[in-house]
Amino acid sequence: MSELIIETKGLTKKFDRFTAVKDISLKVPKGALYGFLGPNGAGKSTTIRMLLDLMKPTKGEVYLFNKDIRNHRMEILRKVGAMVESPSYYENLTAYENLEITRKILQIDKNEINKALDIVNLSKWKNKKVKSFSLGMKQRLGIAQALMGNRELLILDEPTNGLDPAGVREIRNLIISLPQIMGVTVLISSHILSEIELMANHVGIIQRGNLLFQGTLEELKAKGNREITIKAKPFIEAGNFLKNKGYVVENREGKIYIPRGDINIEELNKTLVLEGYGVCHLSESEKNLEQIFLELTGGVE
Ligand SMILES: Nc1ncnc2c1ncn2[C@@H]1O[C@H](COP(=O)(O)OP(=O)(O)OP(=O)(O)O)[C@@H](O)[C@H]1O
Repeated sequence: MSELIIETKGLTKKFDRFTAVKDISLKVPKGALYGFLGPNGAGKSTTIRMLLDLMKPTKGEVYLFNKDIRNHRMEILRKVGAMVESPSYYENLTAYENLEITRKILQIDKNEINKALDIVNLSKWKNKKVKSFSLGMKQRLGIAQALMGNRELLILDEPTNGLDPAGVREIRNLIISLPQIMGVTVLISSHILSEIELMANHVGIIQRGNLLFQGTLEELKAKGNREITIKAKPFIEAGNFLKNKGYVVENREGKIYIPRGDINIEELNKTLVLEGYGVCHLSESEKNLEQIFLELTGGVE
């Protein structure tokens, strides 16, 4: 396996009796664009806070760059840029001036400001006051701020929250470009499946504090193995008949579903027809990502 930039072991956070994050073992490989996906309240922000040492775990360990954050806090966090919640700015200062403050805190070279503004496509507006910026521009400025100082890992908590579709697309394209142009590893959280699908190459799905899936986007999609869909009359009897013949049958919404496996479809059709069932539809289909997600999470609360 390739080098892991983020690794947690049994990460757990309890708030009194309520467990917000349960025994999570994240694995984020170097260079990945890791989508941390889960509905509101699933535990994403709590996990991210623990990754950044903003919150102490109740149990478990956080390793960034193969080092335990408890023992190497400063050394690690110097390499991590983060945007957690909407960033706040000095609205009466320009974009450049806001980043100048960050630069002074980080004690880094002046040219880092223009470099970051360039990456997020804000150079043209660098001398405009932030109060005139759209929410999307502010988010981009937040990403510029997070990038300053040659970061190797970027953690972005719901960076597209509240943006209009054009803003979402801008931020998405920007984030997709980051591993390529800067060589950073990116962890981005979202509650929107389609967004993660369009951006990420690795996915972790969290619900009620449990990590339900972790792997590449391809591995997640492979869970949607092909199945055979049949509409036959009478529906219930046809399903039972196939079950008795040894097929694995699932009846949903008036249709019979059978895992594709290596079933001979012609044979299956003949079996039904010869028994007198009216087959009005028979097809092969693949579950889409939304169906896989809903199956994994059992439907979002
Ligand atoms: N400081 C806290 N004290 C008590 N409960 C908390 C605290 N912080 C978070 N929680 C609870 O932990 C659960 C997970 O919250 P968290 O903010 O991590 O979820 P999330 O996946 O980031 O969702 P969202 O996108 O809505 O922020 C929620 O039920 C939340 O109410």
